[in-house]
Amino acid sequence: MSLRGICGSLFHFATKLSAGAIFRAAAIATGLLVTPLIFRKNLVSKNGLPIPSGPWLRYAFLRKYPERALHAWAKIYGPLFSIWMGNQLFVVISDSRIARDLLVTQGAIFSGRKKYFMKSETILAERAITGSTYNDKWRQHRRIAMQFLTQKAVRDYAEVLDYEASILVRSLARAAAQGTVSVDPSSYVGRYALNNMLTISYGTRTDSSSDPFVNKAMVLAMEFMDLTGPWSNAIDFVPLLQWIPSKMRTRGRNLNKAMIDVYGAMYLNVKHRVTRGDAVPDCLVKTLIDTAEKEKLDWEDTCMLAAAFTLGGVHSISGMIQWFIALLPSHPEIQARAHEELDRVVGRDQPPRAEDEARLPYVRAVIKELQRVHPPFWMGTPHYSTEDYEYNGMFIPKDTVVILNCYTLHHNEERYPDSHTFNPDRYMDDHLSCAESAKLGNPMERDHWAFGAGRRFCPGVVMAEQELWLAISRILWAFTVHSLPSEPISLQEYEGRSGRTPLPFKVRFTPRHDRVGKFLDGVSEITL
Ligand code: HEM
Repeated sequence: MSLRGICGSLFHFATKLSAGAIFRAAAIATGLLVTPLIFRKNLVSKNGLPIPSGPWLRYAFLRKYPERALHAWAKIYGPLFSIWMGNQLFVVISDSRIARDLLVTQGAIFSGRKKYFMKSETILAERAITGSTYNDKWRQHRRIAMQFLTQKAVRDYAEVLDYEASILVRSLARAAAQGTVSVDPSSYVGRYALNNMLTISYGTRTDSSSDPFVNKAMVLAMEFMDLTGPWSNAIDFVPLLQWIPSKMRTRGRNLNKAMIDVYGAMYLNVKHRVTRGDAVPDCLVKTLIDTAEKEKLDWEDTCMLAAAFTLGGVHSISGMIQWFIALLPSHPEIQARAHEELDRVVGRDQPPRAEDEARLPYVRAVIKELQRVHPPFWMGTPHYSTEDYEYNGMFIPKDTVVILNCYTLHHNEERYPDSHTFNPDRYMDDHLSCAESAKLGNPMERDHWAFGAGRRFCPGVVMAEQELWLAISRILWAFTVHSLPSEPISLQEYEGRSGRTPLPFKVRFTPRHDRVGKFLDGVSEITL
């Protein structure tokens, strides 16, 4: 029968039906069309195994503080559950043994990254290491970057890191004017983290917290953290929205352009200095200039690879130091114990240095507890499965986003008794670095999961630990930190969707002794 004939018959049939029957038919048709958009789909493997259970509804995004929803769901559906976000299946890991079994042991299957519309496709153009899928480009870029992040490389940068930590303490001391002025520490710790990354990436630094570049870089980093949460954007999970002009899409495109403009200009500036014959310190960009042709890196590759450390290592480090400062006023007993240890072990004439770490177990323990209670990422960076996999009677299909639920992992009462209390004592006998701890065979003995797991484990971990050590031990050596009675500091609320920083706050930094001033008098800003 022709199409015209079929339509004619349907019309004839419809005219014979009552209005009620037409309404019922329309309701059933709408239901059939809409149900798959609203309710979860239960997939099964070829062996008949179901996907992990989870909430019945599909979501387009999760509300603010999504870790709270994940924690509640983990209690209902267990340590491996699933959620549908639009047309994307997520599997959430809330148990350390499962994290090891899937992300580490089965790393060949669970080390991909989803091509998120906002983060990977629009902003990072599938680059900057973190935005690459598990492929040869990712291997190549990670290999090039690792030259600057190994234990030896970090040792080679020891003087730079030490210097920037002194500058951080100096700028906080100046702003605080002997504890008489209250200070918002964000721009100072932001510059500390930024200068470290600028030095290893571009061989340069900013010489003042009011340098407009500090603000520009922090704004770019914050915008990145705000647009790239694992489930903050409906546009990532509803493909139709990706074709419609929207504020979100424009923000993503603008950020990509701003990053290429800012980091591309810095790349070209280094290239210009090298060509002119200036003495440019060894840095990632210098290596890229030498090897771009041999490694067949295109313009976007070089810009994004050069920006990878600034993207990964500024907001995270600066956020964690801000959390540290924010919690000090409400933990005077921790300040007092750390001060006692520092006075006893390193004394007051000189601040603690990198090599003093092993002799200061309490300060080390404070930092590990900080990483457990206030990591910048409650959900790490999502992994992605590249093959079907069956695990403990459950099916994890290819192309599933896999989330490491650090909030629940870090509040496991069996591993961390009284887990909601900030208690450095739980790490007093932990003598391993975070990088060493991540290699432990028994995942229940691991310190925490703040740096991720498996083949995507944070490549900047050694650098990060060194930066945190120098900044935090030196702030403790130099100051007692108080809050203002009229401005309580929240340790629960935060800004950012993928990387968390505390809400803006102010504290008073009071120098602990007169040697602080004496030491800082010997530290001066240098311009590279
Ligand atoms: C406190 C500081 C930091 C924390 C908590 C942190 C945490 C993380 C986490 C959770 C991941 C994802 C791991 C995974 O997928 O399993 C990651 C990836 C990454 N981090 Fe860090 N990070 C920090 C500092 C740094 C620094 C200083 C750098 C650079 C020098 C850096 C560079 C990177 C890069 C390039 C990736 C992407 C790795 C990949 O996809 O293969 N991070 N980081």
